[in-house]
Amino acid sequence: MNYQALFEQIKLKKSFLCVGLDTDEKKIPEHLLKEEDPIFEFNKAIVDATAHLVVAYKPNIAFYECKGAKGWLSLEKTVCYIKENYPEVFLIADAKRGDIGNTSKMYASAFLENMPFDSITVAPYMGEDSVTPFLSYKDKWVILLALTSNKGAFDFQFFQEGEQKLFEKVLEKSQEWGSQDNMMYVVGATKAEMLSDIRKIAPNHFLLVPGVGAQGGSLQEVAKYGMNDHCGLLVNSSRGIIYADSTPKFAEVAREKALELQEEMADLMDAKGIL
Ligand SMILES: O=c1ccn([C@@H]2O[C@H](COP(=O)(O)O)[C@@H](O)[C@H]2O)c(=O)[nH]1
Repeated sequence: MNYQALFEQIKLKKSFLCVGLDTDEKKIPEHLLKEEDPIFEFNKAIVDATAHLVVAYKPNIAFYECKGAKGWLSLEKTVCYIKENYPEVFLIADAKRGDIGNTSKMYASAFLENMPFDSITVAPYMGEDSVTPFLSYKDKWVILLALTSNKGAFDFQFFQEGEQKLFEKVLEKSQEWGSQDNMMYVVGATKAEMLSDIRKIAPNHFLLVPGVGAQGGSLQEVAKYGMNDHCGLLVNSSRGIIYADSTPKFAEVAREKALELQEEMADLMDAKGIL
């Protein structure tokens, strides 16, 4: 999916919501555990209930690979189901990969060729040759970790040399490798006030913003400091939506939670003159 197609979806659905499929067997409703693949059945129900309200889904790969071969199968079934039934939805592999070049090439092939993901999150720490193998696929995206939502972000990402913080260096340097047409950045909603500085370095790039919902980030603040004329945001909520209810009505309640965020997003885009 290219930049314009993503923007069209955002306008059409009046939404820049990404639902995180961080599916944990210990947290899903009990009645699903009798199914052959409870994780897939849970994801399918969440997706069917929310697809009209979202522009992206983001399975976090850790929740699948911890189950071994069975987990990878649940992941593959989930993403193939989404691509077949909701081909307009942008798919993010939250895998946080990155290694020496020939190894990154294998990671890229796994997620962008052998599975129908549109994008993958990549850690920038190993530099250019660890990132560029992910950039060689047409209409696929690297989503580079820039300023993360967790407390540990303060350990390294704010390290300063001269005027520039490390996460600012990541934003600036990586623009030599990719463009706004194939690279996005992860910026945590918990650090929304940093978004206006980030927009000075990356005014047009899409930002994937996790941390709304369970981590307490504010959608209003994210939009205030981070929204650009093309919206430029994919805001993720995982636990706040998918685990909002643990009864057989879980998918319905997830839909209601997603709708609340989508309606807020429509108002924010309207106020910005995007719709
Ligand atoms: O900085 C980051 C980068 C990634 N994440 C991931 O996003 C989701 C957030 O889940 P919630 O349940 O909405 O808190 C999860 O997969 C994280 O691994 C992040 O939170 N922050």
